[in-house]
Amino acid sequence: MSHTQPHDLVQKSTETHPVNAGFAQKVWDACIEIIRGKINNQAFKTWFTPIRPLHFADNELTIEVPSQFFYEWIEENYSRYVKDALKEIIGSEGKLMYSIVMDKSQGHPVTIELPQQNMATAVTTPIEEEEHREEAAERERFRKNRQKFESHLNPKYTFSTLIRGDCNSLAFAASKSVSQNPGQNAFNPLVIYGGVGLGKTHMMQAIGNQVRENAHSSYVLYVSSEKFAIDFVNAIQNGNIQEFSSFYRTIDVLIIDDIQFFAGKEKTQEEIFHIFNTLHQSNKQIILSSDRPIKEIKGIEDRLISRFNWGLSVDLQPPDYETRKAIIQSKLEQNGVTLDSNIVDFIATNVTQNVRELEGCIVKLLAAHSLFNQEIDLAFTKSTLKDIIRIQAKQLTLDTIEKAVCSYFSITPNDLKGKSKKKEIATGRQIAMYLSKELTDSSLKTIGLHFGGRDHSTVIHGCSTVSKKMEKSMEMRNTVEELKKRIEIMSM
Ligand SMILES: Nc1ncnc2c1ncn2[C@@H]1O[C@H](COP(=O)(O)OP(=O)(O)OP(=O)(O)O)[C@@H](O)[C@H]1O
Repeated sequence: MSHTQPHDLVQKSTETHPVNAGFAQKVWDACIEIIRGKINNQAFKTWFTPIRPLHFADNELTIEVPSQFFYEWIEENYSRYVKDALKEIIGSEGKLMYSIVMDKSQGHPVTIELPQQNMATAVTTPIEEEEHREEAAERERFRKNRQKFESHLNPKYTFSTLIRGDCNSLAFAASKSVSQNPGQNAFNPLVIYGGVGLGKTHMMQAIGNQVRENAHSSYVLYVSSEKFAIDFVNAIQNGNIQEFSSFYRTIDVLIIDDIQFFAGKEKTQEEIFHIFNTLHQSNKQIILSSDRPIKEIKGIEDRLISRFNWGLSVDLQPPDYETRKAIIQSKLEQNGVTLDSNIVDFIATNVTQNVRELEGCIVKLLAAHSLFNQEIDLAFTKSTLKDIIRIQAKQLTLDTIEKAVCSYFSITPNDLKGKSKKKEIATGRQIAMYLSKELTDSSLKTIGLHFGGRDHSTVIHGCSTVSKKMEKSMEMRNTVEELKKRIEIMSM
């Protein structure tokens, strides 16, 4: 990706009028190009596309945001990215001002202007004891934050914000144990693996944050494999390899995310091998994550694989329904929002494989609520989330589910509704009931009647059998996912 060079822009700013909407647009375009590469697409679209650059003067860029909520959200969650981008484009003297639209009903929008918080100039206060204490506390907070930033740990990723369920209980317990006794336990390295968006980064960083909380002086470093590999190549090119190697050998807790990216990178693997040996021998803790079990990563040297297997490998599974609900509730609480249980149920039922996507739904819903100033009910939820949740429960009929299941298992509707206990027929029947419950509003009684005049307890049993099998078996999860896709297409 090529960014506008900072110097190009600064030069133009002195040549043209300083207050210049066109120039503000250019600065902002360059900033959002940088931000776009750092945050997920959904969040980018939700929070950055509605922003309008207004003007640029005296190194200060003013952007218009559509509401107070928007301003707070960006400050809370993305301020660091905006600040870094501005620094890259304008230089360290660059400042940001928000123009917040408070009321649009007056013909022309009523706005207030606020500076970006962590760029605001310090206020001079009278020298009184109380204020001295406050300043000292502020400095201490800053020092802690700075250390955390250097560790590249997100302070929000803690154990208290990580919901525990059957899907992650072993990993959770192991991570807690490591965080209490880093380097002095049998779980070294601790390897956490699992699919996309299931909480690997959150869990690893929760260990790091906990270690930092218990022992401020511990040096914890979180690094992605990609960054490690890039820094390593740069160190070789710049003749700093000695410094690079020594730096990594000083770390107390080294957290490396997504080690599958080391595949095929022989030199990087060699460096990791030596760092690993030094840290492990000095009882320093190593924590790794991967999108698959270590033994399934191709292109990593055997001697490294064997070391990665010295400690404990734990997996993360997609969360079950109850855990999904608990995660949604917790994210809502963090945002100080409550929603009706039917809305939580709707999201938990339809977003099943990825916690990041669950979060995306909440963020989008709250953003739309703030933008349109409309009450969040089920209809609003469905229409707002239609890009993410494409199955519209009410459009689906039990006949559609019946057809999809029969065709998938190559059985007839009579088989499905009959009494046969043959494996694929009984499984197909239970999956059909499960999908009917999950994807439609039909009652248990209606579902039972449709699939061969069975009573509601048979439907409950069928649904819970499928849920349990899905938790244990990848094959069952794939079958249900594939059927959902087919049903979605059939009901379009
Ligand atoms: N059990 C959980 N409780 C609360 N939040 C969770 C949980 N699992 C995941 N999350 C949230 O989901 C989002 C995605 O998690 P995270 O980035 O840790 O996933 P990941 O497995 O590292 O993903 P990737 O494979 O893309 O690197 C994060 O915001 C995280 O806080």
